[in-house]
Amino acid sequence: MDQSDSPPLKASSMDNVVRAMCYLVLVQKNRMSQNDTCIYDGEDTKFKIDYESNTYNIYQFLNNHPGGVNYVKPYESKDVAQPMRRYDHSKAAYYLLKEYQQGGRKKDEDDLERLVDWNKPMLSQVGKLGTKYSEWVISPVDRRLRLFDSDLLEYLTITPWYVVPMIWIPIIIYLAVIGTKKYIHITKDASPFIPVVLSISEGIVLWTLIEYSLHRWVFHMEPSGKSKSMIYFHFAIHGLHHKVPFDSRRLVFPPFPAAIITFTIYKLTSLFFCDSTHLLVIAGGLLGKSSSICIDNLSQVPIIHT
Ligand code: HEM
Repeated sequence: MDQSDSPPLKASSMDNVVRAMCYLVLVQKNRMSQNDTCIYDGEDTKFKIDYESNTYNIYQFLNNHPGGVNYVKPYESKDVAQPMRRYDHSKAAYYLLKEYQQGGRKKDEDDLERLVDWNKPMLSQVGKLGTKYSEWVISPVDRRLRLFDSDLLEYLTITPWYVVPMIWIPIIIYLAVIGTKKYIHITKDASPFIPVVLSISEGIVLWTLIEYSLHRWVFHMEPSGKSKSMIYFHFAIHGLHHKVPFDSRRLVFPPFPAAIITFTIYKLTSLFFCDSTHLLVIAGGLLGKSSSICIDNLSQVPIIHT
């Protein structure tokens, strides 16, 4: 049988988790690799495709397509069942497709969105998903997410990426200056340039390891569904990125919880680093974190929204 005629491959649940994890990375990678000619610039706000005798308007998704807009462009007004199968799209991709169904998403039995009310704040609802949470959270939708009922709390969780350098760069400079003075004061070193640079680099390496560990063991854990607090925690710190990957207001960690994490790391690392270099290591860690966020966002191309 021709590969293109074969039914969608059934991935194991582990496959789906791994693919969902790669999803955000693919979206970023695709945006970074696109050049101007790749951007969908159709004047119409419709880009219709067919899939299994239903019609979908995927206009608002085109420039977010993790494979790049050029793969999808030739299929305007055509059936995409075969090309989607050919590229072995995940369960998440087919789930996302439902978002764009003409006449609105079908609330059938398989639709996990019927378990929550998108007109209400989401954080208070995720706990009740129980064992369904893990599947729901890696099934993406193309919507804006409201977390809290309170406008103030909601406002505090919305973070455009440029807030990160605005807040953290002055703090990094302050820590680097104070840290250098402290280093000179303690060591009486008259030429501190190399030790200062090495300590800041140490901080960058340390942050890379912490970030990897957080993603590997905390952000991508699978809550069993038995503990509501674990579900709330997972959704608030990372799950929401998988649920609403295109909500650009929620791609970076808000400064307030980031400050709490930074303070905890500061206290913990004070046990391992000597007094003379500790502040410089922290400055390096914050530099690593802030620059990775800025590089990620500055290298994105504009996204067309309807
Ligand atoms: C119309 C024909 C399409 C073609 C030829 C196509 C092609 C591709 C390719 C080549 C990739 C892999 C990107 C990589 O590994 O870097 C990809 C990924 C992806 N595509 Fe498509 N695509 C099509 C339509 C769609 C549609 C309609 C949707 C959903 C609305 C979709 C959602 C995704 C998603 C979510 C991924 C990430 C990987 C995954 O979860 O499967 N694609 N696509």
